[in-house]
Amino acid sequence: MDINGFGFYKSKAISLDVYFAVNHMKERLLIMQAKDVCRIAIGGAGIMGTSIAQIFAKYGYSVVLYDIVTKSIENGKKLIAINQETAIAEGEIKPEDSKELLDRISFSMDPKCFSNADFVIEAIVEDMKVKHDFWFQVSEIVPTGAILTTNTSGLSITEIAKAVKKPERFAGMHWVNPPHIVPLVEVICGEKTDLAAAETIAEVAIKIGKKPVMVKKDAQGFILNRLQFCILREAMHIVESGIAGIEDVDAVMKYGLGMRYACLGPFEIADLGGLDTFYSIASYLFADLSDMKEPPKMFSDLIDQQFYGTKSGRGFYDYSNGKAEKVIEKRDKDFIKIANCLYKSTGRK
Ligand SMILES: NC(=O)c1ccc[n+]([C@@H]2O[C@H](COP(=O)([O-])OP(=O)(O)OC[C@H]3O[C@@H](n4cnc5c(N)ncnc54)[C@H](O)[C@@H]3O)[C@@H](O)[C@H]2O)c1
Repeated sequence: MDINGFGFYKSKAISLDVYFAVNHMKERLLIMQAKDVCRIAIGGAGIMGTSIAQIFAKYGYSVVLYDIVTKSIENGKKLIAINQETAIAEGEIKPEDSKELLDRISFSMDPKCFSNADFVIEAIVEDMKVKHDFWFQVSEIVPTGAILTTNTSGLSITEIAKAVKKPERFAGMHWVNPPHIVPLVEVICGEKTDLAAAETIAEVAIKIGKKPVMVKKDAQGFILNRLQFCILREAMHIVESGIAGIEDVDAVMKYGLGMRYACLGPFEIADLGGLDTFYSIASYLFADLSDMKEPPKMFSDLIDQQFYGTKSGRGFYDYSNGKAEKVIEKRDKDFIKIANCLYKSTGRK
């Protein structure tokens, strides 16, 4: 075992009283530390992969984006160009720095691009079989101590890890769309994840200006998607029950709850609102809320017609004829304003 290797934990000096500990370490995989992470390899040049690539490149990391579909690589380049134009227009980055950022990102369709990666992020389709095939191949190619992460939205980390060689270096690293702007990253350990790997992931996230949270249990959906899908389920229930239309539901989130949630969590909001009042409301309202176990018809109808949202030109709303690009641009501009206002200028924790 090469304990002097680049980026690995250094072995402790051997003495009799640490004999067993050292022996144990010989068995233990040496896991890369955050300070030694330089080369990032991302699987999947889609919505998330391209955005994650930009935040790493912004902080000086070299990034390779790997995909198996030529069109995805072309679309990925287009998405990055849109994001960078917006960032320049908003004064977030100087044109010359944006150019340098772009120079740090390369694209590849050759899995060998993972062979010198320090840190891998898998952001391919949300399908266990596809993820297993990916990890089976890639975890054989990467250097032994590399950190391996999946951006799954909520599949079991332990289950994905079954295809990973040396799963102690593998964990969930769940980003929020668009990752180059939104600060949260959830770090999720699977049953076999070494805590040292989770710590490296959290430290790397901090180094690129993110706010990592540790998810204590590998529960489906982690924290963010359990909350998000609770809201989406109720939003669709409200529309299907005729209580309100989709524009009004979106308006309630944007102009009411969304503004609160940019500053406060649900527990903080309840404390500020008064727990006696919130308890009374919970007592009559919980029973009336949706507890449906399957995606509702209004959702499956869209899927049947291959209406997947901005990426296909139609979702709950219409995004044809260049509307998708405008929506993405507006979202990025709005998010940059919020991020600057709440996190950058005030240094808010
Ligand atoms: N979109 C979101 O809001 C969001 C947020 C958080 C997490 N995620 C998760 O991130 C992952 C990616 O989501 P996305 O929205 O970027 O999807 P996407 O459809 O935009 O991109 C997926 C990309 O993966 C590529 N791909 C498929 N199989 C591959 C393989 N074997 N090797 C390499 N590339 C492959 C596809 O060609 C495509 O470019 C999913 O697990 C998703 O659940 C998505």
